[in-house]
Amino acid sequence: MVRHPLNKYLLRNSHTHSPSLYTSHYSVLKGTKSSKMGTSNPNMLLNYVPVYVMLPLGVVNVNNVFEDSEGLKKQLLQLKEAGVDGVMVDVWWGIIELNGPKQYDWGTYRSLFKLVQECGLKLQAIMSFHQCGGNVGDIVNIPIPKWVLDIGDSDPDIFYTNRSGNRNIEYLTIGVDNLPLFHGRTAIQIYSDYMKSFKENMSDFIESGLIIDIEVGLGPAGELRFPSYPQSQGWEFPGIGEFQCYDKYLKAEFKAAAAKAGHAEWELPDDAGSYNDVPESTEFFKSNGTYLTEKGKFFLTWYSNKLLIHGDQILEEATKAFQGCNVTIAIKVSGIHWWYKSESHAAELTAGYYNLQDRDGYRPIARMLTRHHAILNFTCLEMRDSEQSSDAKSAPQELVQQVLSGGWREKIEVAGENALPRYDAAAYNQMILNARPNGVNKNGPPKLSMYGITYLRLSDELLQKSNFAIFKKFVLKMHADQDYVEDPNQYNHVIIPLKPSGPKIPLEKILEATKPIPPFPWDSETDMKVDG
Ligand SMILES: OC[C@H]1O[C@H](O[C@H]2[C@H](O)[C@@H](O)[C@@H](O[C@H]3[C@H](O)[C@@H](O)[C@@H](O[C@H]4[C@H](O)[C@@H](O)[C@@H](O[C@H]5[C@H](O)[C@@H](O)[C@@H](O[C@H]6[C@H](O)[C@@H](O)[C@@H](O[C@H]7[C@H](O)[C@@H](O)[C@@H](O)O[C@@H]7CO)O[C@@H]6CO)O[C@@H]5CO)O[C@@H]4CO)O[C@@H]3CO)O[C@@H]2CO)[C@H](O)[C@@H](O)[C@@H]1O
Repeated sequence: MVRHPLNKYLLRNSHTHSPSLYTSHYSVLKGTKSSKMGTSNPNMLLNYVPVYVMLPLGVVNVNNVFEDSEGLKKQLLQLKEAGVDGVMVDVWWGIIELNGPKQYDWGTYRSLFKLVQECGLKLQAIMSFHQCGGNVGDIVNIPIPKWVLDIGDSDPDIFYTNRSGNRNIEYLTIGVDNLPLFHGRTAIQIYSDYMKSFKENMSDFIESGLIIDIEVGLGPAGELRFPSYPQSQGWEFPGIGEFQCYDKYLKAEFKAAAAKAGHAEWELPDDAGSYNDVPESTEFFKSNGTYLTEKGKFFLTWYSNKLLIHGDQILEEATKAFQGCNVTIAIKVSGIHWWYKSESHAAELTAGYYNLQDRDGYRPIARMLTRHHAILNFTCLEMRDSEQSSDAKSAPQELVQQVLSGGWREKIEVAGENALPRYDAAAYNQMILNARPNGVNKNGPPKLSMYGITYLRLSDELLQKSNFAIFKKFVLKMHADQDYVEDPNQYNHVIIPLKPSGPKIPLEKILEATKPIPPFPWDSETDMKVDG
């Protein structure tokens, strides 16, 4: 079925659909509301995809100081002038809850948000329960709170661990999600309390429409994944990465699951190689390797299910915290495009995306999101296969097509980001293509369209004259050649108060979405090109 945004809206909200909502939405479609900034062709407005820009990682520094508000103001005003819809910012756990359990300090972030509001931009806030540092582009270091790291001194198994025993202090292992090891609280309770405190302390910014989106951090770099490819441990592109489930808590969970399945003798993999291996050099990932055996499949199912359960639990807490607020909830999924064209998809498997030719590893994530009314935010939108070296058997275009299609099949919204900073027309055109894979529709909404794109990231390099000139064209093309529109209703984003999560979806039902379905067709290039 080809989706129409009106259908999309009705489907998404079918359980609460009321005639008044329908009426207001219909009047939007008929173009009876007018834009504050002027413009526009109401039909073309239905093709508008908003653009956000990520703020620098250390905009609030590790000491909870907003160092250069004047400098940032100038930059934000430039973004505003370029027609950008809003900005995304990390709200670091390691800064806010630095001083001790539940001792939140929101003051500096309030000053930052006030500035964003004064500059007329909207805000996407990331609940960043991870460390900054150790991943591509991490130019500052912001650890998780010291009182949590201190617990790790006596119990290092609270951190993800690889087979050689290296700990990764970027994010707490999923193994402690439900263990009260943190001054009586579990990891999930910590995340939940943090989101509730954010909501209480930022309610005026939510009510005024400044904060429109909450990106719920679910792992390293804020993404729902295992830290399988840490540069801090010597991983280099395009290494296959390593499984990260050798802390004592996950190990015990695996042993219990194996015993329950009648295989008490099964252990975690010991033949999956190391970070910079290629698939064929390992027993696990080589052609007809362990990954295809009963034991290998059991492990991979268990490992990837851990992510689904982790995301499901935290999102339930997120909808409790933000219930009734006019915000969307989103999660990030990493774009692991290397080895996508190899049989075993090794790099995706070590990250926890159990994705093979005959098994979709992403649509189950999308299905899990349905009950939370959440958006799937996917990365590497800018990349083209032709830009990748053939050694990496990389296929970012097919990967993006698969993941976005999976989201649309599950009738959720999908958003996206670029993975690496790019300033060239080819990258922008690829992003625009992914935003509207079948182009614009002059008579109404496009067949397919993304909910929004966040550009990584604000920097002096982006604002440099020629780079910024082309970026402005990108924004205009994403807006389908329409002027900036302040009211999202006008481009078909009907923001309604967030509802609590729906009833639990049994895991078996979620896993039915592993059945591959052909992706939606994509045009070969965008019809709204930015020229170089
Ligand atoms: O604030 C929000 C969060 O922001 C950060 O997380 C985001 C992260 O930064 C994003 O990358 C993205 O996360 C994923 C991404 O989806 C995955 O695809 C993957 O990224 C891998 C990438 O796809 C692979 O291709 C590969 O990248 C290597 C690349 O292919 C090589 O060419 C080379 O890159 C060079 C680059 O060529 C070179 O020009 C230079 O780039 C610098 C640039 O010139 C300069 O102007 C400056 O702006 O900085 C640039 C550095 O970024 O250096 C590059 C690096 O040497 O090497 C690349 C790395 O080997 O591997 C990538 C994985 O490493 O994985 C990403 C991480 O999971 O979305 C994240 C979420 O928004 C923060 O980390 C978070 O804490 C924040 O919350």
